[in-house]
Amino acid sequence: MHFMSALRAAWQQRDSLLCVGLDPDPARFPAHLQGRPDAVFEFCKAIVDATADLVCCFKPQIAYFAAQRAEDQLEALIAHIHVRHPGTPVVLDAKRGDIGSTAGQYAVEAFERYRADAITVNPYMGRDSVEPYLAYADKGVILLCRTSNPGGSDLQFLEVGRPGGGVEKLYERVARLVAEDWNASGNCALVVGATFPDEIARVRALTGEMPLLVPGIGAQGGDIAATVAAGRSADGTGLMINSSRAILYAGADEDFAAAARRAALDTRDAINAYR
Ligand SMILES: O=c1ccn([C@@H]2O[C@H](COP(=O)(O)O)[C@@H](O)[C@H]2O)c(=O)[nH]1
Repeated sequence: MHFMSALRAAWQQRDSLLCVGLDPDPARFPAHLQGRPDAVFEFCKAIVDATADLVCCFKPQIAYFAAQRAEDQLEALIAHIHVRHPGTPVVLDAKRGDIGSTAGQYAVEAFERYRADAITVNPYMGRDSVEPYLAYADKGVILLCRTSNPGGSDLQFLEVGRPGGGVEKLYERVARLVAEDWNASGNCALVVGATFPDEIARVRALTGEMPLLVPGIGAQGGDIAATVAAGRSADGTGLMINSSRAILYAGADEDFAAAARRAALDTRDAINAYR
């Protein structure tokens, strides 16, 4: 199924804009999983099974798996999501960016090896560096636009000349470029941090109904009410609002998955209160 169709169906059927981020850090695993060779898979599987009915998508962050030499466990986890929770889109957070020939390999890795439904991509090497991902027309290509970290302003807030006159911020140029040019197959989305609600509103204004992946609530302190008000689309959807650590590590004991479910439920409901 096309990523965008699956996402729209998940928004409606699960009544949720929540994306649970899968950032497995063994140092924070409960004691009974410590030292197990399959701990990364078992931890994430328990979180996925406890929260799948509450989310519009899952977002595994590839660095957490690669750092543990657990890429095989990432493959198994995504396969598990597809089999046990069909219709739940998986966004591989990899923030790839390279010349076209290498980008083609990254696209194969994301969509054919891991079988992700969407990938995050860094747009700053330009169109040809993104085309290998765009060529998978049924997959989502989610471009960094206004990231949630404070240092995002170093470059993304620079003023650049606007074709035809005037100036705009670099993140605005990215938003317009993606909405007006790169999204010919309708498979693009943008990353905009919950820590910057004014910029979420600006990106929403520039991109119409384009889905936005919004990290930064929970551990990074972004405001849910402001995020939803700024970013929802006309029908009250349009957002994948990510929370990782605040949900994954809501509990530290053997019942960690139940604690994660309670945290996910509270977060989903807090989001829905402002839709
Ligand atoms: O601008 C961005 C882009 C990506 N991220 C990723 O989202 C999660 C956030 O984790 P929390 O624990 O909810 O803070 C993490 O995987 C980041 O790599 C982001 O935070 N900001």
